[in-house]
Amino acid sequence: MTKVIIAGYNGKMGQKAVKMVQQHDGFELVAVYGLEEKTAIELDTTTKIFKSLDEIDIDADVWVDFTVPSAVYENAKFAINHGYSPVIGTTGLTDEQISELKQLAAEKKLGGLIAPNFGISAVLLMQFAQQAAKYMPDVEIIEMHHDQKVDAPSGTALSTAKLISKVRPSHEQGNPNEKETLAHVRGGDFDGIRIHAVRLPGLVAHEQVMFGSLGEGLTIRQDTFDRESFMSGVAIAIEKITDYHELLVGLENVL
Ligand SMILES: NC(=O)C1=CN([C@@H]2O[C@H](COP(=O)(O)OP(=O)(O)OC[C@H]3O[C@@H](n4cnc5c(N)ncnc54)[C@H](OP(=O)(O)O)[C@@H]3O)[C@@H](O)[C@H]2O)C=CC1
Ligand SMILES: O=C(O)C1=N[C@H](C(=O)O)C[C@H](O)C1
Repeated sequence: MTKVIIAGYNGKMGQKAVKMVQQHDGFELVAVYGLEEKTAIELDTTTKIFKSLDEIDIDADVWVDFTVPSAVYENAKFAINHGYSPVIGTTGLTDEQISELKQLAAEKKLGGLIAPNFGISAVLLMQFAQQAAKYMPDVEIIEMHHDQKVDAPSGTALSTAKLISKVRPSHEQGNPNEKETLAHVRGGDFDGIRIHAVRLPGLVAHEQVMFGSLGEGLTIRQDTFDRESFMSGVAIAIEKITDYHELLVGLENVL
């Protein structure tokens, strides 16, 4: 039985993760962590509720994190230092923070996973986009999310841009003399790749990667219609992560 702690259990993803862990025969939800006492979800009497990191001292194997970008680094460090394998869905970790966490996990010989996206459609989109960029290096990314999202660009869009940037031949894209007559209208710039973030009620999580070439175009798109779709990826990560002894980045590493 894998003993699981869920951080951010009251949130949109946290609530889904609680349900999934409760229903999974191989998992036991030993504790949840969140800032608010009140909860919309039903917890077993055996599940402990923690409201601050300092209180947490419980035997567990895996720490699942769906909190906020401002909390995730401290949470992940706490988890590794306490021997809980982190399975991190929360966005916002910087490259430096990820390097530090990798080093810490390696010192402790602890498995862990940071997954910008637990949905298979997004994992495939990132792989397909990376492949396409080798042949069609002119590319822009449009990510579209619900209007309660606190970070922009999305972790998935940033990961997509990083993957593309690793393989595409270095070149100038667009008109070097371009001038924005409305500030930021061309979106954010990651290594020459423009990222546009749309926030609207009714959306869940969606990404479109557009490639353009002489006389032709290619659009790769994924749509998350329901957060339930992330849960099979989270379950696989919890099942497998304790077999590893390093911190991995990307769900594809455990599929
Ligand atoms: N990797 C993936 O596949 C996915 C990743 N995400 C990411 O997961 C994160 C959470 O998303 P979502 O569930 O939509 O967000 P929500 O805002 O719905 O939930 C965030 C939760 O984090 C809790 N929280 C806030 N601050 C802290 C803190 N300091 N310590 C512990 N808990 C805290 C909040 O608790 P309280 O209610 O008590 O205030 C809230 O319940 C985001 O970064 C999002 O981008 C989202 C979907 C998929
Ligand atoms: O906040 C969200 O909702 C999501 N966050 C992740 C991200 O920033 O990429 C994953 C997915 O896009 C949903």
